[in-house]
Amino acid sequence: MAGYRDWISIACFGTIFHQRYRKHEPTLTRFLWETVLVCGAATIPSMSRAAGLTLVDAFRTFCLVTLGYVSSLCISVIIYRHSPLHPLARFPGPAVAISTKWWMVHRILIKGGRHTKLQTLHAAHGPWVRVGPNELSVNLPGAIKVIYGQLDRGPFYQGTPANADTLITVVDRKIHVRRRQAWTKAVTGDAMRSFIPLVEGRVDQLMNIFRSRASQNLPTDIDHWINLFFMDTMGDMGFSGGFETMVSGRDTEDWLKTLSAGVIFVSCMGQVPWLRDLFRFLPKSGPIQSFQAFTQAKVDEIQKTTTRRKDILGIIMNDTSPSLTSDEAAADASLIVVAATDTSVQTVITLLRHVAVNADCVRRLQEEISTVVDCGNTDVAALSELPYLDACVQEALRMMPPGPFGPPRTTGLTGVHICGTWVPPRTTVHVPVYAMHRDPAFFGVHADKYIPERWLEDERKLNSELEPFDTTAFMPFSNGYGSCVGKQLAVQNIKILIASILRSFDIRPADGFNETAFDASYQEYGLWTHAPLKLMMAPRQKE
Ligand code: HEM
Repeated sequence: MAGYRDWISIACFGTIFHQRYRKHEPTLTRFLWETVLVCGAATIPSMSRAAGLTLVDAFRTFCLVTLGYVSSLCISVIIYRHSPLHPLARFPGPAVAISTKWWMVHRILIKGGRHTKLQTLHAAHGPWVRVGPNELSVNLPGAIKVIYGQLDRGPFYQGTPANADTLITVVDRKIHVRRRQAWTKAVTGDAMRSFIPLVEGRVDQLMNIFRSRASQNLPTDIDHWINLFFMDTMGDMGFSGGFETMVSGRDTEDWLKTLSAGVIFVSCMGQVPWLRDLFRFLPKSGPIQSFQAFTQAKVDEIQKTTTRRKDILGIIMNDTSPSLTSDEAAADASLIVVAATDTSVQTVITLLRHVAVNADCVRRLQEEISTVVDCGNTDVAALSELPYLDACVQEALRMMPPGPFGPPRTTGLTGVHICGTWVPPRTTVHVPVYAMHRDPAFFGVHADKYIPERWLEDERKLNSELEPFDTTAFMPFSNGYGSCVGKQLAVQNIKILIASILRSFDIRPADGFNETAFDASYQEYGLWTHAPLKLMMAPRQKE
């Protein structure tokens, strides 16, 4: 067994290696190798002093030494993180968050309440909160331009154990620019307009399903059907078809569930990206494999065809220069579904949840929408200009931003001044989107209430309680070079869908709906989960 001198040297090793790792963070594999070597070497002296040691004794000693080494390393790390020597020492934050990134993982995975926790922390400590050993949450609208305009993506984006980067995880800014150009062409302008008939076709299909539920006087499970609707619609836009979940009435392959689980996994892994190597080699679940096979088949299909495909994947693959590798194209194919589906679903659910409980709001929307319908056809260009509909969508995005946790950026090797505060190098910074959207300092005393009128200048002026109204504090689509490239497409799809629902139905919550309980059911895992929303939908006389 190791004597006290051995333990002291082991503790010293832990402290010395901490100083080394501070400067040169190792990969997981390298850390494990170095630990085995250090602890193996530290075991030898105590072994050599004891006669007649068995292999089991030697192994036990090695394990004890390793435990001592790792413990001393961790203690040294934690003491340093709390010491005045740490560059972020002057920023307040919860002690556990300052000690370890596992606080954030715990908040996401176990508690699901990261959004409200950040809100409480900012209310208690002000705009700057230390939410990780090297991480700051900055609740200042003035910080958005610097953080999202100047800084590179943080280590979070390296946590995804994938074969290739998607547009959303590329860290190199030059590569990002060239890949984003093709994406922009694929989801805006002419491409976006060409998708309108596809969305309208899927909307008709959904309205028929809703009519059939309504004729049986049954509540409609809105979450379920809106999820399937967006899955099928993105399949059409993304890959010229691929999903028919509305026909079968369910997500037959469990892809939606799997992709949601994937987002939760990535949200957690992004907090501890050094673990990535460990997960890369783990066997993948059936739905992940079948989804990967699907995206790969779509990539192969496009590679083989000689005509230029006009769907999102086709444009991305044909217009990115130099060409994407097969793995990159397959990764972007997944992104089409991941980025567009749940975000749009959540916006529609938030809007319907709030509008359905307010008959005046339903009526006002119906009246406004009727002005752009001619002989049963909706003028989509005119629809996108409707002020009240737009206000309802913006307010839904403010209340429940589908990406409630601001994308993390890094101050890199230089550090940066943000709103007059010096933020040292290698610090991760983000803006707490949910907390900022709900902050009375930016959206008035009723920041927690769904009030579309706040977006209409004339009506806002009549009600002083709707001031302040600071749109610079509104960032549901993020900001800067990595902001949502599909923003316009998303809003177009959402408006077409909402207009069709309200043209066709009067809506109200199903019996037993409890607004407070529903709102309290929201949990944040990088995306939202919540209790199901069920609506009674009565067909309108004049559609
Ligand atoms: C209401 C719906 C949507 C919301 C709220 C939303 C929100 C966001 C946010 C916050 C980001 C930044 C994420 C980050 O930096 O980590 C983002 C990026 C992105 N979104 Fe969306 N999104 C929506 C719909 C869509 C749609 C319909 C598409 C189109 C397929 C799309 C495609 C993308 C892509 C490709 C990126 C990466 C952009 C880049 O890295 O340059 N999104 N989105």
